[in-house]
Amino acid sequence: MYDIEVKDLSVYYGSVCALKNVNLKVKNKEFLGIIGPNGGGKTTLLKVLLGLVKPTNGSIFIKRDNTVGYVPQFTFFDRDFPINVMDVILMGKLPKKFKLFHRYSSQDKKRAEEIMKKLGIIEFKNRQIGQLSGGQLQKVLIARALINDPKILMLDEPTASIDSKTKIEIYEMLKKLNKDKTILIISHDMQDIFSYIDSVIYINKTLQYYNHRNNLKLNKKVFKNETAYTELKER
Ligand SMILES: Nc1ncnc2c1ncn2[C@@H]1O[C@H](COP(=O)(O)OP(=O)(O)OP(=O)(O)O)[C@@H](O)[C@H]1O
Repeated sequence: MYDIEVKDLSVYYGSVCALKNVNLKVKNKEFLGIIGPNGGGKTTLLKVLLGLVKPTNGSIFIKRDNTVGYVPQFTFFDRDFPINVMDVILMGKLPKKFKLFHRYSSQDKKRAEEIMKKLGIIEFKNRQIGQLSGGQLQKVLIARALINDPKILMLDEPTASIDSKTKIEIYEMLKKLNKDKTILIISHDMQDIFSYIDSVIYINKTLQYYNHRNNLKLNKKVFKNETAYTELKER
């Protein structure tokens, strides 16, 4: 049974084609790496799955009752915003219909604290987000995505501009979460992430490659002239 099924998906932003005829099935508890060149349509794919971008053609299916957590690229996150770690995490609990002065329940706060402990960021609970390192902020954004205990977790380059030790910490953490969650991760760090993922797709408008990581060598033709293949074949 698949958690996600994408059928003949195309997305155009006006005349710009971001995705063309993409077909993809993601199994329950699969850890899927998404790679491809800049502008290849990776973020667009996640945004379509999240319902943030409307497909021009095709359809998507997400298994009923499968809640989704999303960790955006943190370059889109305003670090100067005067808000502390606890409040950023609790934002994941905001109701869909925004209400001013929403009050979080003590249960929500307890859950936020549990996640902070699990991710090793409890000591930053009251710190303003602008005073965190890149890796710490990334963990906070992951905690925010986890507060609703989603069955599917989607992350957009969670380890961009993070040192290699913290990267490994984040991948180890995701691997643990993968025991009961399906994970889709966009990454340019194939070298680091390779031992954690189950499968990989390569997107450059069309889905050019999809395979289990152990079968990469069987499909090298797909990567002709692509730098990603050079990275992958060295595994
Ligand atoms: N809101 C938008 N309006 C117009 N064009 C867009 C919009 N969002 C994305 N695009 C275009 O769609 C294409 C795919 O963009 P997308 O962000 O999905 O790529 P990506 O693979 O995630 O890139 P990167 O690795 O650089 O983050 C690009 O050509 C981009 O310029």
